[in-house]
Amino acid sequence: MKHMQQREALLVLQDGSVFRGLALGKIGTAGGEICFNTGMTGYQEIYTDPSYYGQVIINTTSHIGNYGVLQSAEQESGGVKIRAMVCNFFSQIHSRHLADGSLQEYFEKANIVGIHGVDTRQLVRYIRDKGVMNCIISSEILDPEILLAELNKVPDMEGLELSSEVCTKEIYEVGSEDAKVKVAVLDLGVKKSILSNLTDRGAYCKVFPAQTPFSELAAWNPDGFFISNGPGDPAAMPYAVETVKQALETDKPLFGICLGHQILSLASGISTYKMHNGHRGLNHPVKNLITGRCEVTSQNHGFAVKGDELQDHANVEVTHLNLNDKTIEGIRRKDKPAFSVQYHPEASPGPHDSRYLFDEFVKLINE
Ligand SMILES: NC(=O)CC[C@H](N)C(=O)O
Repeated sequence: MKHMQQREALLVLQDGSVFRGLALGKIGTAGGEICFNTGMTGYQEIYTDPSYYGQVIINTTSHIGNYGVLQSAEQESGGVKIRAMVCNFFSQIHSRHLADGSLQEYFEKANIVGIHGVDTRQLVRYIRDKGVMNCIISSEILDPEILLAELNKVPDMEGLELSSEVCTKEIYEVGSEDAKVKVAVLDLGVKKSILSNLTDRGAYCKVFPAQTPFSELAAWNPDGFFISNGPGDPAAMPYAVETVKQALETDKPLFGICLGHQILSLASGISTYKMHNGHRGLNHPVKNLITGRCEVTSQNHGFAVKGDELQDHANVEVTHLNLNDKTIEGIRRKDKPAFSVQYHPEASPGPHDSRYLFDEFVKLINE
């Protein structure tokens, strides 16, 4: 049995606060925007979700690593996308007979730096009150002053366009060619479980790189458009807004998730803003205003759509509302077959309350 490394590590926040702990993953230094996810399961899905690109994740669940990793089945993309990880207790020993490795080895191979032994309750309360900020973690430089100087080089998430860095470089197809429904997917950092939710419902998807001009998507003559999740600031993506505007002109069904929801909103004239703290977890209550039902949802976003601007747009209707803070969770166009949600209906490993949205999209296409 491999013994836990006891090497010291430091976490320094942008405002100069220092948290001390022990090293995990690769020995090194990494900086990014610090955010917390309250989900109790699905850590590998979080680490490989392209929407987390450039971010340092605090897992608030107290034990991480204990069920190891499963390379094939539990990755949302080809590899780890987070910049670094913070947790309370990190286990190098895993106990799941299906696992194909330990999280420690997985992070080492992916060059991911991390820190454990941190009181994540204290840290999260601190960030919750002060708001989102950048941070740096190191297990090689233990001088906070040097780290703070390094931290100044970490870019602000606001204004960053990151989809081009994580999306596919080549067009590819998923699903059966015999499928009746053809969906053009604009890959802004798409999660695998979104694609499988589409193909499971009989869609044949062609996945296009983020900056593909609309004419190329249209040339395939799809029956509908899907605008994916992804990292970065939606306001820094005029190219995607333009693609969605042109897709709306076709009057074909369009569905957007998370970043895709923010892009549909921008294409409909509604702006986005950076939240004091994002929503990241598996138990965010959302009310479907059409059915009156509550859904427990999986979420991961740091930007949101400006609710106060919606009243000026008669062609846009709010369909979903967050019951914790009343932020906008879903919209639909009244003049087009287009809708989107801020949260994650694919939600792997769950909850699955919102999967009906994929059914509705395919139904809209078939109609
Ligand atoms: N999961 C996502 O698509 C995230 C969207 C966007 N990057 C945000 O943080 O709000």
